[in-house]
Amino acid sequence: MSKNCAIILAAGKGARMKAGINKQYIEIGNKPVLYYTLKAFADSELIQEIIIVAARSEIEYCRKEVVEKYQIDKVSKIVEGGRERQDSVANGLEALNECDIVLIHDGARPFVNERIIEEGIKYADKYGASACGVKPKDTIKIKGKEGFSKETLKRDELFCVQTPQIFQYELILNCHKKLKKENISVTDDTMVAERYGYKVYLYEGGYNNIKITTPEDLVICRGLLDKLLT
Ligand SMILES: Nc1ccn([C@@H]2O[C@H](COP(=O)(O)OP(=O)(O)OP(=O)(O)O)[C@@H](O)[C@H]2O)c(=O)n1
Ligand SMILES: C[C@](O)(CO)[C@H](O)COP(=O)(O)O
Repeated sequence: MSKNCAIILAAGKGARMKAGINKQYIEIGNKPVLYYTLKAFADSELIQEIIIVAARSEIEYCRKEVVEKYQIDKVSKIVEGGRERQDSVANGLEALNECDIVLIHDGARPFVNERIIEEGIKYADKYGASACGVKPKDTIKIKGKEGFSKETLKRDELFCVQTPQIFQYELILNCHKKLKKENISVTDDTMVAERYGYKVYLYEGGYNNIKITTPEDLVICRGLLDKLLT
């Protein structure tokens, strides 16, 4: 059986959230957002180890107020994050010792579920790399600099990519090592794999698997919590 590890990213600044505290520690249903994210992976029999990536100043808080308080036993380490998301992912990957499949997930996506985890592992095992997501619900346009619509994209070819993004460990570790030597910014790990020639299999995530990014997302999450987890 393969060893599957999850890297949970929680080292961002949450600038768009404007909450005054890291959005992963905001409470929904009396527990921090990060608790729900970790619990989804900890409860999965397919996951053997979890690494959290946190801001240096929040490592102890994360350990005491989340990992120890809620006894998330599969967490082996809390490692320090980097300036950008890609730096935090690289730190998480380097902290893993033995791993076959790695699931990279935003701490700010608390409603990931077992089906998404299971399918992601299955497809990464088969194709090397996979990522979940959903079809856009809106018409997507390219907006020109002058403010007018330039082009309407074909919606049936578009996909809103979420996390987890799942990879054979050596594949994504080597890609991140190469990325470090280049001065390139990416917003997710599918871009890292694609840059070095790998295809990423895209599969169905969920509209509930939202990322808490701006204040209204928190309102949606509180509503979803009642529906999903009670
Ligand atoms: N240097 C960084 C930046 C982001 N993240 C994590 O990556 C996930 C997705 O990032 P995003 O939602 O953009 O979070 P922030 O970067 O914190 O948000 P913002 O851009 O509004 O500051 C989050 O769980 C965030 O904590 C991280 O671990 N390290
Ligand atoms: C990784 C991600 O969640 C996939 O949708 C997203 O790209 C993160 O983007 P952000 O710019 O850090 O919000």
